[in-house]
Amino acid sequence: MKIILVGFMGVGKTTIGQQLATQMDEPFIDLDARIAEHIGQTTAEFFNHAGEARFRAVEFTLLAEVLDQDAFILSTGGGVLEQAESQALIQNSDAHVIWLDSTFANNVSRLLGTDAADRPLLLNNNIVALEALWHHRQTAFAAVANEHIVTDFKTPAQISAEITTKIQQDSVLAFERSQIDALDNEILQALTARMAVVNRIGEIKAQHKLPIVQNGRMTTAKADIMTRFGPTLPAKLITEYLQLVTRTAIEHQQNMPQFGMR
Ligand SMILES: Nc1ncnc2c1ncn2[C@@H]1O[C@H](COP(=O)(O)OP(=O)(O)OP(=O)(O)O)[C@@H](O)[C@H]1O
Ligand SMILES: O=C(O)C1=C[C@@H](O)[C@@H](O)[C@H](O)C1
Ligand SMILES: [Mg+2]
Repeated sequence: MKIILVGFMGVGKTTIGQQLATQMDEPFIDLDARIAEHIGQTTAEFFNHAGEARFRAVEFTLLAEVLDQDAFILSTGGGVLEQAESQALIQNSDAHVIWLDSTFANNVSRLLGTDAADRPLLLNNNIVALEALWHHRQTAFAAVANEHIVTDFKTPAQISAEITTKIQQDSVLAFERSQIDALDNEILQALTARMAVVNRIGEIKAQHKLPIVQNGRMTTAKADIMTRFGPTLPAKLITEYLQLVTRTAIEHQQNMPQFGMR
């Protein structure tokens, strides 16, 4: 299982990530904790002393390492999408990207129950700046997420259960979509074979100086197809399909060099 939790600082990514990992028996990784371990100081110390740009560079490198793993429940830091390269990594990964969201007010009230020293952006910004940052980041979270989970007034257990249900729905959908892709492939292969036949018919018509359009044949073919597929397909689909393939065939034959010479 590959899950990436994104969302504003304090929304509950670490709490929910830990819970999901225990329930699913998958490895839990907290990106902030991994950064702290890598640099040997707290993320807040590093962020304040080295600056945000260096923090984001380390965050990007460690994010790339995690996303290379076969399985993970990853809780990211609230600003992980600030760096375009990190955003692209998350957007292009095959993990379920889940956006944990809440109103700004509820987010702040959760933050108030935590140690502000762990969150430099909380110490370095007043509430107006923090709200502007929250609005700015909503757009980025929406852009990368496959699932949007509203966490207001829900317990961590309820949120984890909601995520598990959505992921199960996603995998059923993914299976059905793969069936659709396989059928589209078969249909297009059949159309490719059909075009080859159209080409051979064009050669015969050119050789025997027969007209390209033969209305009688088209009417009979349509009636026959309607009888066979009318019960299972909408009439509009059959009509439009026949119009499209017939027009394509006629245009193809009209453009054949053998007809140009006549
Ligand atoms: N659903 C919830 N309801 C109430 N409180 C919650 C909920 N989820 C998390 N919390 C509390 O909110 C605080 C922040 O949670 P957490 O550390 O998991 O957030 P985070 O998204 O990982 O933050 P950061 O981006 O700073 O790493 C914690 O005190 C946690 O216990
Ligand atoms: O919102 C942010 O930009 C941050 C959130 C924390 O999780 C840490 O990743 C760091 O303090 C930056
Ligand atoms: Mg966290």
